[in-house]
Amino acid sequence: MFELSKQFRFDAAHTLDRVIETETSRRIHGHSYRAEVFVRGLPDPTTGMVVDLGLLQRTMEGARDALDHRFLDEINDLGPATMENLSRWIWNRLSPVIGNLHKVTVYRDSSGEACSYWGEEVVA
Ligand SMILES: Nc1nc2c(c(=O)[nH]1)N=C([C@H](O)[C@H](O)COP(=O)(O)OP(=O)(O)OP(=O)(O)O)CN2
Ligand SMILES: [Zn+2]
Repeated sequence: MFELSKQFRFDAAHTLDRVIETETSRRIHGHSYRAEVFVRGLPDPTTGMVVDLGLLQRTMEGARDALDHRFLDEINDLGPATMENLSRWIWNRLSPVIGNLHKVTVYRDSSGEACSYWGEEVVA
């Protein structure tokens, strides 16, 4: 089994309704995010690749364009702009093209936070 990963960064603004820190969270503010996409599988015997990194790059670029320098509250199919919803949104965007997608992790490095999504089918 092999695992390939590739990352992209995006900066975006959002608001959040929370039960703590309500005032600062409801104010429009921004974060720098890093997303890491993991693909698992065996290399195709002909190409020697688990996935062509060029295809991964192209697909990730579409997701990055839709998120970078955006107001995340305006992305209709995202829901509240949490790291949970961002990791799932990126997964949903990539998975139709990247068949052996394994995990999507979204990081907020400035605060040491990360959230990973493995798709709906995974049970503990
Ligand atoms: N389970 C989650 N909890 C919270 C999330 C989330 O995505 N999932 N997000 C937030 C907010 O985005 C909040 O703005 C983050 O607050 P904080 O980490 O204090 O961010 P700061 O603006 O102080 O830090 P930066 O370094 O500017 O990112 C809260 N909870
Ligand atoms: Zn925030």
